[in-house]
Amino acid sequence: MLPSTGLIYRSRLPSAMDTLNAEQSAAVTHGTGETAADTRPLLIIAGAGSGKTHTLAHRVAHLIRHGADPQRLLLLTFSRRAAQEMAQRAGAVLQRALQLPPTQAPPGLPWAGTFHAIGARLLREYAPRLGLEPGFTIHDRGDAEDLMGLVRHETGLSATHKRFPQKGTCLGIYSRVVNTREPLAAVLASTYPWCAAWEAELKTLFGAYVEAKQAQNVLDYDDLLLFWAEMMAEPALAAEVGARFDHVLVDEYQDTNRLQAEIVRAMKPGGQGVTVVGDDAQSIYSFRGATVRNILDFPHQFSQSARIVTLERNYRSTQPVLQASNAVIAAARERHAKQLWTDRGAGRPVQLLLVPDDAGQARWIADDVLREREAGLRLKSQAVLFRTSSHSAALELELARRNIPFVKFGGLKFLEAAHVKDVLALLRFAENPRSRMAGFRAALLVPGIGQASATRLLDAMAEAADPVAALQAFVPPPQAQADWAAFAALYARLREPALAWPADMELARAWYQPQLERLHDDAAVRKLDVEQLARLATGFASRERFLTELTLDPPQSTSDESGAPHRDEDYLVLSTIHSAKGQEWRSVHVLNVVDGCIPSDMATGTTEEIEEERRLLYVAMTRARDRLTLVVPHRFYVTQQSGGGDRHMYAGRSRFIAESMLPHFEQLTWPAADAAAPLLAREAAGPVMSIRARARAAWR
Ligand SMILES: Nc1ncnc2c1ncn2[C@@H]1O[C@H](COP(=O)(O)OP(=O)(O)OP(=O)(O)O)[C@@H](O)[C@H]1O
Repeated sequence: MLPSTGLIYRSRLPSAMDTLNAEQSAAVTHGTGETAADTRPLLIIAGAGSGKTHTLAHRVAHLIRHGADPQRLLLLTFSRRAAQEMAQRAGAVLQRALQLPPTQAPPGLPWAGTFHAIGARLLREYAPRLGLEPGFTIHDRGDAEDLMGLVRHETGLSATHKRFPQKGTCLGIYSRVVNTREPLAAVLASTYPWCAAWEAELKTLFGAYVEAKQAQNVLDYDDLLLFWAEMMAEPALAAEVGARFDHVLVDEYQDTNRLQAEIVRAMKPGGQGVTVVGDDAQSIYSFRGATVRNILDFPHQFSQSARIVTLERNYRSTQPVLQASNAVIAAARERHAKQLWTDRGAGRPVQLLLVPDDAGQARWIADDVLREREAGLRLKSQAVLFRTSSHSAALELELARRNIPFVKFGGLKFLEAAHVKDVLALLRFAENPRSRMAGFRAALLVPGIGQASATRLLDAMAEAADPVAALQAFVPPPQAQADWAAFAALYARLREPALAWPADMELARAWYQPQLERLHDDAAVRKLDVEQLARLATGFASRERFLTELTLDPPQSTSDESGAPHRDEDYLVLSTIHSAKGQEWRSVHVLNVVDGCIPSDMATGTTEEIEEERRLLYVAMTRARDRLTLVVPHRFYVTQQSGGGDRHMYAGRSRFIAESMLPHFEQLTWPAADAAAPLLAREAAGPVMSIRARARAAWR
């Protein structure tokens, strides 16, 4: 509370709130002032571009202005970036409302973060009461998969004569069971029917996986939610944690899963102080166990029914963009009723562009992007969105060829690069000597230490009461002696309590550099990544925070052949639709709006999957402010089709753009119909012969 400024606030109130429309204002002020007696939980159904972020930021600021203590305000977001943005926007509103001088920072939001990050924090704090060791490290998906692979091997399942599911599939099943709270058999039946015969073995595997995690004092992503939910199932602890927060606000509620909903309910069973914001029409994460039911069922999940405020006025898009998007989502099966409207002007029609193939698609987009730039639209205000990271390959080549700088979001595996994993493993091993995965990886980096020696080391450490002493006492093979001594010395330094972060990173880097040169021909390029990691490190207060935050919310973007653009340079944005969530651009192109890409041919099994793909297209379309083009290549190239290898596919316009919706689009063909006709006609006739079949037949 900021008591001395109450009067100023009241006089400033109109200008702080006058950017809100009536519904936004109702949501922002719910439970305060005239509605102070209304203790119902609040559900804000916010259509695309209707000011969800705007409203939530104002609500946070408003609550603080009305006496809420920022320390007692829990704000759960989908990504760390979203948490930072929310804190910054709420801060800006407060700054205005309180007329703070620019030099005086508004109060921060110490409890803003993702469910996973907040879970990790609470679990560390409550660890002693939960029978957990507070020094746990967190496995990212890659580590978790590796550990699952190891356990799969140790339990003898990799040697079964019929092919047992791969480690990635096993982890997927495990994760789904945890996040959806469904029994294994149900998950197998609904989502992994081809693995159903392995139910008993999978149970054994998952039991062993859980034991391995516990022995190593590591938690995976799912544990962060699971343990938090388990903690909240203990009424005394739930009451205690719930009482720490006067307000619990959840953003992007449509993409939460059962566990997350359970956590919120357990903290605030009466619903008082709970605000959730979301749009069922934008729910796109069911493959990670999210369930749109959370938002559909929210009104009746607390001891008092929720107040629902619906935001239907879209501030983002022009009339044609909104009409086309509305038409696409109107065909969805189940949703909270709302009809978005905008009073933004008529604007340019939405284009539905037919091109011969993905090379043509890339050429057209590159031309168009440059045309728009000539007309004054910066590259940064333009985005190209796609269903799957690999869909942008042809476009990336074309952009690089023409020297058009771009940044790609959503396809990056920065943390999965071997050299980045090496450095992180070293730091993780220093943080948690029980982490077998990290230890194994780190030990193998020492020249002369192979699998057998590494196993011997890790076994000795696992059995010892003091694993650090066991490492120092380890006798390496003779050829590794000198290098091992250097490694053991490094390890001892990394464990020194007085070492001040990020000195650890510098020590690790200095030791790793010669290993990098020894292990990789392209060490010079990889070194840049390690430097990038070191730069990132400086932004964190401690090694533990760095490892936790980086694991929970890895960096999302990369740039490709065109060279890394500097922050102040202009660049085109390429993004998967999933990573485009919550963002907006003046001009948006959506690639491959064809059946097989969207809906993806990997997701056409069930009605739910198809519905989610429809929402994905809707999310993509509603990112556009002024201009939207959906590109339909008649033929496109696909990579790594299971069993089929790389090949060309012929496809039709996505089923989500039904005949009846065509009046909402301007249909174009490129190259102009005359030029394209011979090509299209040739292709429409299909292949005359199959070269591949002939090649196979030659060996029969
Ligand atoms: N009351 C308002 N007056 C003027 N502009 C507004 C208002 N509310 C929101 N906007 C603007 O509308 C745009 C969309 O807002 P915001 O990003 O908060 O929407 P959103 O609901 O989070 O969108 P989505 O769910 O589609 O990602 C932004 O440019 C924002 O500044």
